[in-house]
Amino acid sequence: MVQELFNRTRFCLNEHLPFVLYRKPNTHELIGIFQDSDEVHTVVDYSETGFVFAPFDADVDAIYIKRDAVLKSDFTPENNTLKPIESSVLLNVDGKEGYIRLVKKALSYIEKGTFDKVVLSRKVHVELTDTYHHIFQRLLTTYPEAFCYYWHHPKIGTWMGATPEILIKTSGTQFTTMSLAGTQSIEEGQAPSWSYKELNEQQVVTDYIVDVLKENVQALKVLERESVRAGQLWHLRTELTGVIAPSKFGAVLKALHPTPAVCGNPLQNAKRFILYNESYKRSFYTGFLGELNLQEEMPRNRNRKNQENSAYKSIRKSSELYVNLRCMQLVQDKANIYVGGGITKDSDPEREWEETAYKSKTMLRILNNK
Ligand SMILES: C=C(O[C@@H]1C=C(C(=O)O)C=C[C@H]1O)C(=O)O
Repeated sequence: MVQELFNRTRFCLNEHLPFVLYRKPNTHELIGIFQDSDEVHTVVDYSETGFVFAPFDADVDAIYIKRDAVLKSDFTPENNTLKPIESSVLLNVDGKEGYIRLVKKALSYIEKGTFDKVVLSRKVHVELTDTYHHIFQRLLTTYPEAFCYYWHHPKIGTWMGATPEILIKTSGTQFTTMSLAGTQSIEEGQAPSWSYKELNEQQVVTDYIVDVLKENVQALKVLERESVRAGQLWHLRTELTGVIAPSKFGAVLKALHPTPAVCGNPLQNAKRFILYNESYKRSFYTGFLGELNLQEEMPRNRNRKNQENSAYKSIRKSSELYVNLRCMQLVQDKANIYVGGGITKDSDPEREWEETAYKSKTMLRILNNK
């Protein structure tokens, strides 16, 4: 069955048709969505149904792939051991000077008071030595706890990623979102120890989310902050739950994207700095992606015996959207890996560079296997 999914994607690549393959965190089901034409469908108001792919810049259209055909298959990860990455590859010094200069410039803006946090990023270029299918299979096997995807649109491009960050997950009006920030490399057997810089940086994101959601949600709950693993990294995470006010889903999404986790604070000043000073377009990196407005069948009354009878069932909409992190854009036999991190007044440029190097490992590990 998995083979059927992969064969279909090969067919789509040959025939220039859009598709996406994905697997949700901690599940064993690979899902494929296939569109019958190469049309580019743009999102108007987030009432659309399909697999959405939205860029970082919210002023640029988000697109979605229509669910003309949906195939599902069990996917059981094989045991695979990846070769360790040589540090010369990891800390590939290309671009180091430019990134450090950029961090220093951001620090001078923080000092002037333009913003107190900005998330900066860079691209790592890699020559591919393997097929897209093998790379994606390794991605699925290596990151069972991530949302893993392989997305293609003949008129837009090809992307792959293994993201740890939920933008929003809804079932009917119930929703969950998260504030994820702060990064440390995992030392096996050791708990992370967070500095003031990291705790504060993540708190800024949580406070921001609470503030922007208040108008459009009810019963907002902020859960306990925790340390979570994402590949070989630790992050700080706070989950938030609540109920979306009637017909406010689009407004909630607009409020959540982008958050200071991937842009900065205050948002507009940070965004302006990013757009003018990063030397390339982020395109879909730090945008979001996932299932938009799928229909879920719910039993209307759990005490009713005759659950088969459709009179006792109701239809609910559900969405599951992720922030596009730990991802790469594939262009023929090359990959552009995108990595970034939050800069605040306590940032040390050299350590910020190292943080992006650690983040690049998530994709480099699965590319560097020959
Ligand atoms: C920007 C990225 O990650 C974001 C920034 C983080 C940080 O600054 O510590 C941590 C998780 C993400 O919210 C990335 O992975 O490229």
